[in-house]
Amino acid sequence: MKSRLIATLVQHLGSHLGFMVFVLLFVTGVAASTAYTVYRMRVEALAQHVAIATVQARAIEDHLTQSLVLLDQTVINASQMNSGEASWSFEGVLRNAPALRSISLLDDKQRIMFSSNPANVGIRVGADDYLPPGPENCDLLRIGRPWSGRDFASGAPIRTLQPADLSASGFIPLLRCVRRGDQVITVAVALNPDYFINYYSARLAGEVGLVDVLRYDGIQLMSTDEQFLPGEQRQDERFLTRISEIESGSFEQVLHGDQTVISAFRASRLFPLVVVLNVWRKHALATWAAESQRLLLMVAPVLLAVLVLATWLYVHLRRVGALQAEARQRDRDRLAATVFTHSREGIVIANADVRIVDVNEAFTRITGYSREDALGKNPRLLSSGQHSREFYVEVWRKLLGEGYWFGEFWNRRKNGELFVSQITISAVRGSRGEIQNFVSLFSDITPMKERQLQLEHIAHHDTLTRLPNRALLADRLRQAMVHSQRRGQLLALVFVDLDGFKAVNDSYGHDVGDVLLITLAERMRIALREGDTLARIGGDEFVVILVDLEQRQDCEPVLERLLQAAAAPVQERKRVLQVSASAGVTFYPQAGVDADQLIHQADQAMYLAKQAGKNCYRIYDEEEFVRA
Ligand SMILES: Nc1nc2c(ncn2[C@@H]2O[C@H](COP(=O)(O)OP(=O)(O)OP(=O)(O)O)[C@@H](O)[C@H]2O)c(=O)[nH]1
Repeated sequence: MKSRLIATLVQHLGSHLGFMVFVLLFVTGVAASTAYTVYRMRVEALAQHVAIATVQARAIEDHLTQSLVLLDQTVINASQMNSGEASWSFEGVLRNAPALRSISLLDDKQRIMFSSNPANVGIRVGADDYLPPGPENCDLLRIGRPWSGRDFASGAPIRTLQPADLSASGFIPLLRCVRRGDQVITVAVALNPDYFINYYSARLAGEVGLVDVLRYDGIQLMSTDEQFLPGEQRQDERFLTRISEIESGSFEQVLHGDQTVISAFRASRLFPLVVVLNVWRKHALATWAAESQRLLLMVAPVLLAVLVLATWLYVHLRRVGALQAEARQRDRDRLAATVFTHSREGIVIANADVRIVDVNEAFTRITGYSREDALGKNPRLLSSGQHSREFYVEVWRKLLGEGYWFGEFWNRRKNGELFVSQITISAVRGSRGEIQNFVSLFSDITPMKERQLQLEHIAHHDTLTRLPNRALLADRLRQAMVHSQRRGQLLALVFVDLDGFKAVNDSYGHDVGDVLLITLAERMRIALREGDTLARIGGDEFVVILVDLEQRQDCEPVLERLLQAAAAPVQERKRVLQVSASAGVTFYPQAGVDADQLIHQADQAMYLAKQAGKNCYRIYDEEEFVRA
């Protein structure tokens, strides 16, 4: 059950590598989408805090503007009092304006004439470095640079180049020109920054962020930052350009050397002031960091588990696959061994040096050589000596050129008997193309070959006399004609027809006639020389080919023997049979004469012999024939 499940898994997962690629893609995909989610959460967290900072900046700016509008009104009201009531009235004003430390009237030389703080009288306040710049903006509330000290009497303007750490005390001077009748008087107030800083600190805890208030020109007025330097000129050109161009916006900056903050700013609608609200990015991302950590703690172990499981499965499946492949290979080897052992065909395996390295049982059965007889020997062991050198050269040429040879070999068994084998020899090459083995498969086709020879014999021989028939005669005659032309020798073609054979048949029957035919055929065959051919071409007609004649007369002894053989009596049981033969002879070469014409000529000559009284022969002579 388990192995079937694994087999199915292997089948369905395709290649193991493909499976691992799939798992890696899956893990990468999940990791990528998790990373993207974390990234999106971060972007959203930052965007959310930008929105919060923007809302807070707006609220604080609103508070600041409202406070200053109220202050402006207070200053106008206070300035309408005559100088006699001013001192006590200023005190009353201060009681209702907690953001003010003092309120003073200036003379035309910017020197304090009257003040809620008598110590201020005589102090020169100056009208430079105020925003908006005077004197055309004299009747607006103008914001000065921060001063050190609690009030004009104990303080001094802070120079930009040397901002002072005055977290302990400091104030912001404000000027306002007010018309009283035809007189213009200038009111100066000392604004207490702590009033605002406390308010801002209550709205925005220090670990969340900081609030800065700047003039339009970038001079820092107040801040909830403990490292704040009042009067410092902000150097960030881009920031200064932005706040001078747009009312609100956001950006990122680095504070305290390495702390990134998300800053939202909002410019006052009525006063040359900008509120900058900075949220520590660390704080903005704290929730995101925690959630991301939780998400990663959930996803990472799952991915790790998937990877470990997949790797284990991969290794396991590979091992199972390797075992299965080994088992399949073993099965194949077993099958090959079975085929090798039980094949009905003889198998010879030779190495590259053409030495036998293995043979099967069929080899021993067919050849009679045992495995031990054959090992280490050249397959020439079976050579019969029946084939020419050219034959072997051709075998090797084809084997090395085309990789195989197929054909028939005459071989010799261990007991010396010849046998015909039908054989396929293959050259087995290694990966680099070098020959490693020669494998021969052969079967003993001797019985088949014999049957084939029998059939061929039947097809070419007369069944009664066993002499060559007309077909084989034609073949032999063609060969003899070629041979005679090549050697420049004569051949004689003799047409023999028995005389009076019909009478034998008629008197004693066909069977007796057959016996006579067989006997005379054998006698005539014996009368010939070796190399000559006697064929029966039908009934009592025979044709003889006499080869290798130097001259025409050389055939005469053979012809005589032939006629004598045909005319000799034959004892058949108690009967004596006797016929004779008439023969016609013609010679070759003759110009323009083929085999059929030769037979025709001999036939005609034989006809003349019959006419001449039988039991004789006649040489074909064209003129004589024409005369006859
Ligand atoms: N027994 C036997 N007779 C055959 C065979 N084939 C043909 N014959 C006979 O052989 C005879 C040949 O005829 P002819 O050559 O005219 O007879 P013939 O008596 O020799 O005549 P001439 O040649 O003129 O002397 C015919 O009677 C055929 O029937 C055969 O295979 N066996």
